[in-house]
Amino acid sequence: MDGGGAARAAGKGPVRGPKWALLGPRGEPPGPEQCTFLPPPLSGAQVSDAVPTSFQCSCLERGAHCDVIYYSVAADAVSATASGSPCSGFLSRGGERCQPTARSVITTYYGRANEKSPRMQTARGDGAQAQSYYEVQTAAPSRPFFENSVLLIPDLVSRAECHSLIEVADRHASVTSVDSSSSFAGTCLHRLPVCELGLEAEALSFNILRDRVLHFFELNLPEAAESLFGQRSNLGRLAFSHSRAEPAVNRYTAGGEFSIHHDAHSVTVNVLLSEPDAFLGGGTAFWPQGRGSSADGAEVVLQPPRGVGVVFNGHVEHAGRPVLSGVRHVFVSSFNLVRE
Ligand SMILES: O=C(O)CCC(=O)C(=O)O
Ligand SMILES: [Fe+2]
Repeated sequence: MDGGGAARAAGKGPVRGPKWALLGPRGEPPGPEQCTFLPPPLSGAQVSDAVPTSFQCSCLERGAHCDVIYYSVAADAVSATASGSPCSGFLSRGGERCQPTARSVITTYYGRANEKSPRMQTARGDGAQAQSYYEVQTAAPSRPFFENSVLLIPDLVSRAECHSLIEVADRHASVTSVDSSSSFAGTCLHRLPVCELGLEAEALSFNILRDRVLHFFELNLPEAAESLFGQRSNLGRLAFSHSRAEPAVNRYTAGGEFSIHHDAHSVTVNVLLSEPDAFLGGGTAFWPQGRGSSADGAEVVLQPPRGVGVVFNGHVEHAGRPVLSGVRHVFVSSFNLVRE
């Protein structure tokens, strides 16, 4: 199945969050009653250009409409979803085939309806050990990792690990105050450096970065590793250099956001730690590279599920979108690697 499509019907009233809908076998859009479809596991699926649109949606409150993104996926991905059988294309860290626990891996949509849509696709490195991951091309032209490219690594951090970081961050947040002198801080964003969260959190953070993220580069993006760090293997022998107060857990309460910036390091890794029902709002907005800050407002907002590693280069402008309610926890780290 290829080719995306979209249908438009009038929508009035408040716009609800984006939904995904599968196109039918001939590319036809589903009826409004189907707009509550969750995305299927996307492994092996080529997601076509999706055109965000909105239509009156009977499943939501009267007077509201939701943004629907229609997309088509490879037929085998649909049948894998329907039968509940494990989908192909993902390997566990132990090397076995598995279904990504991050069910949808990504919800992506444009903040504005008529922008050219992003391309999202599964990617796979060349090596025998390569892991599957996703790439969101935020604009054209794009080059994996280096230009208009955000990589998504499913299951980078386990549920139990997310919970342990949240727990220690919450405990720490309750006895420390927000540093309102720092440039990013409002009272609704508490940035908790991992080095203040205890040895266990520090060890976990180091493990995520060295044994998972650097390993990911070695397996999947050896050329990027070489160009960034001067070598394509043994990256774990180099030392991390972070900006002050990173790695950290960002803890956003209602109204909390992180304004547009770039991280100015070789690599950034962000991981949502919170459960899906822990907050409303949030997400990370990305702007195309090299076009001047927010000039055209053509942002892509990613709302990946808990545990997915969101990886991008240090020139990419991005922002943490406001949390509307609840608490959103994100593990954040940007780093260079240096020889000791
Ligand atoms: O909260 C987010 O989604 C982004 C956070 C961020 O960009 C940062 O901490 O540098
Ligand atoms: Fe950032």
